[in-house]
Amino acid sequence: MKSTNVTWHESNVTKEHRQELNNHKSPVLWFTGLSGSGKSTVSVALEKALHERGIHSYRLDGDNVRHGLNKNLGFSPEDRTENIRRIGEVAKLMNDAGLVTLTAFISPYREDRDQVRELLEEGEFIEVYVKCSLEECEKRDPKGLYEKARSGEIKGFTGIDAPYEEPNSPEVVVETDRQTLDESVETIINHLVENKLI
Ligand SMILES: Nc1ncnc2c1ncn2[C@@H]1O[C@H](COP(=O)(O)OS(=O)(=O)O)[C@@H](OP(=O)(O)O)[C@H]1O
Ligand SMILES: Nc1ncnc2c1ncn2[C@@H]1O[C@H](COP(=O)(O)OP(=O)(O)O)[C@@H](O)[C@H]1O
Repeated sequence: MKSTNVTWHESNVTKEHRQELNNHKSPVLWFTGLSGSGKSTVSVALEKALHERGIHSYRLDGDNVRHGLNKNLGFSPEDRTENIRRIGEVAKLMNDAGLVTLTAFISPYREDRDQVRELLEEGEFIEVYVKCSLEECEKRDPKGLYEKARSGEIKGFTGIDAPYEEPNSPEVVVETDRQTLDESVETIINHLVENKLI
């Protein structure tokens, strides 16, 4: 920490008060997976399903993070780590604000994801592994990035010439090359209900 002489000022309204008002907990649903695995597609569909159930949620993804808060970061290992660290801190604020937070980032390093888990209370970090074979992601190639990575136009692309570390024990796994989108959404909702988070 660079800043010294900084003190925490407690609020009268706590996270628990906000959760009580909302009538649900405020877990962080941390989607992780290869580019094209379906993190955005599944999280967007889940966000809609939660909204329709009257659940207060917010989704963080590249559009509102890499174009804003993290626009000074690229894709080197150090920048990816810093990307995830900042997103983790934002997710923690949202957790304190009483929202169900959905994050959709590759987050390729296990250690970086575990650091975010450490920021939150036990049971609040829900790692959602969006599992899909590289072959299928490459076939989908929704943004044409795999083609560019294969031709060498993009260097250090996850899954091609940069690593992706699979979660060891994610809370939820959705297999988008085997399950339909609706099935993936249902799997996650069931987990939240069974764990009394919503
Ligand atoms: N080198 C490289 N590797 C991987 N991905 C790349 C790269 N360059 C650009 N992109 C595009 O950026 C999106 C990934 O950004 P993230 O913030 O999720 O990445 S990370 O978590 O910091 O690794 C990713 O989006 P998704 O396809 O939605 O995952 C890509 O569209
Ligand atoms: N069962 C499925 N679940 C999610 N996405 C799927 C599925 N089947 C095909 N897709 C397609 O795969 C692509 C996933 O892209 P996207 O959601 O942007 O992935 P990511 O955010 O992980 O990069 C989309 O074009 C989506 O329509």
